[in-house]
Amino acid sequence: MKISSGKPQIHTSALLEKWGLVLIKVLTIAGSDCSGGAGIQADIKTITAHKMYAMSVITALTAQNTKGVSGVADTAPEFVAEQLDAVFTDIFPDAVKIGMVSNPDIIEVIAERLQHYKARNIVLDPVMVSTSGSRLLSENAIDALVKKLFPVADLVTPNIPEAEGLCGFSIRSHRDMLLAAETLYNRFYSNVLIKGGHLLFDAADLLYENGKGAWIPGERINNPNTHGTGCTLSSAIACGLARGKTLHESVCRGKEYISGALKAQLDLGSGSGPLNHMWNLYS
Ligand SMILES: Nc1ncnc2c1ncn2[C@@H]1O[C@H](COP(=O)(O)OP(=O)(O)O)[C@@H](O)[C@H]1O
Ligand SMILES: Cc1ncc(COP(=O)(O)O)c(N)n1
Repeated sequence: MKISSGKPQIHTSALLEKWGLVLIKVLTIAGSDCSGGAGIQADIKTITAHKMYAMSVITALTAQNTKGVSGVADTAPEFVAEQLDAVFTDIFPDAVKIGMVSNPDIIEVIAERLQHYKARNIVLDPVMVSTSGSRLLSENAIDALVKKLFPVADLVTPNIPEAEGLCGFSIRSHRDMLLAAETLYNRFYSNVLIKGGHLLFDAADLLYENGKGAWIPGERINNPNTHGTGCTLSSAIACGLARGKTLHESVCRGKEYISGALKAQLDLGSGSGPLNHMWNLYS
């Protein structure tokens, strides 16, 4: 019997195709949520549910659950760079999602390394404060975030409080959302998706791309468990871009994914619980 050397060759593209898998690789750069609802864990679940290969660069460890964040330990910026080097020099991602980035030094390293490797299809979720009210981005990092990371991103996805902080005015209506999107687009030259989850009426989001707004409609789903919605949506959009879809189509598909995960009603923990990523596992 001939014994082959080197890597086994059974995982051919034909076999992967038979399993419904195509080798699309998506990287998430974010913080870890030990309770599995947000951050890296939500991203990996989302990417896996899209039948893609997930990789992660961890910017911070958080001790948190559905009730709140009790601790944050930032990764050393040099170690963030080392993780990025390990990923990009071996398995080049088709898209990158950026979430919690903690501080200006980590931001600097991420921006520099992504430009160095000419990373493509970058979705930036400018995570500032958790749903439970804890700061996940230091106050002095906002300047670095807009100066260093906005320019490398293909899409920035602020929620209402984040958009209010970045624009300097409050957002209470669809008209305000449009004004905020225009302001951010004109100020930072970035495509933006303003997420409507924090408003009280429907849950429509607004995509402002290349100077034009498009509403992504969404009914409000009666589910108090919204821990990790922003992380999940930005990862799902990155998956669409990785597949070669347009930004608009990727956002629409991302919205479908998040709506499905909210509608599937998982009820874990005693606070704002995680989403149900298993809703489309067998589709
Ligand atoms: N109750 C809800 N019903 C339907 N969609 C929601 C609901 N809450 C949030 N979403 C959607 O989840 C996505 C994330 O939005 P949001 O919760 O505002 O972000 P973040 O997690 O960053 O605060 C958006 O598409 C938003 O419209
Ligand atoms: C590590 C990490 N990243 C992001 C969020 C924001 O998610 P949410 O707004 O649902 O609290 C979080 N809580 N933890």
